Amino acid sequence: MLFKQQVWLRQKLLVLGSLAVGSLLYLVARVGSLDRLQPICPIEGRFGARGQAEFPLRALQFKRGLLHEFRKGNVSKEQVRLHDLVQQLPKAIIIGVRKGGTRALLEMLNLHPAVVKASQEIHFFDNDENYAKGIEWYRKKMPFSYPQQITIEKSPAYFITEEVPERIYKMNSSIKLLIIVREPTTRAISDYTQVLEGKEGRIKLITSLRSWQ
Ligand SMILES: Nc1ncnc2c1ncn2[C@@H]1O[C@H](COP(=O)(O)OS(=O)(=O)O)[C@@H](OP(=O)(O)O)[C@H]1O
Repeated sequence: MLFKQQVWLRQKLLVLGSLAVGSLLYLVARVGSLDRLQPICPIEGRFGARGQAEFPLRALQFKRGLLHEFRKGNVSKEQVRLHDLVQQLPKAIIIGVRKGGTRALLEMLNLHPAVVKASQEIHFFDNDENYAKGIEWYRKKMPFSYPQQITIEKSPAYFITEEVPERIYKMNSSIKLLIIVREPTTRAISDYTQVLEGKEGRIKLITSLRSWQ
């Protein structure tokens, strides 16, 4: 009887032991795979010792929340500045091509915690009127970011405007210019459709305004 109980106990211990070892192996494997999911270009290196404590995700979420409140008018510019947030000139610009998927590229780059996008096309370098407003005007159009982050903007018109290369070079001769291309026929059709849609929209607006007179 005693012998039977001992065997039963040993079997139970064996099952529990293998369960514990199995769970341990699973945890080790999972932590290993999480390690491999780290970004290819880890941002910690860019942020130095202080940044390491703040980054990546929690500080980023906090910053996005802060900026959201700032846009709603619930937080002052001074409070934003208190958190070391600044408006920086871009270190990379998506210059084109139009209808090549520039928006998609910008959004994808913006997923990286070290990148902050300007949400609108600024048209600073291709539009003489905007360019005449000066570099400070351009900087003020940029989103708030941490000094170690990279600001990025996109204006596909930069690719087809003659004055642009010289103007960008004057601002920063080592800036990264990004270009995305698309199968030419599909791109041209897409571009043509957009222009036509815009023109038709404008004609409809003018006709309806005239009918008011
Ligand atoms: N990943 C990927 N691959 C291929 N094509 C893509 C991709 N992402 C976006 N798109 C298509 O790109 C078109 C929009 O391009 P842009 O964002 O550059 O447009 S714009 O110039 O800023 O108006 C738009 O094309 P159309 O659908 O022909 O309008 C998008 O569908």
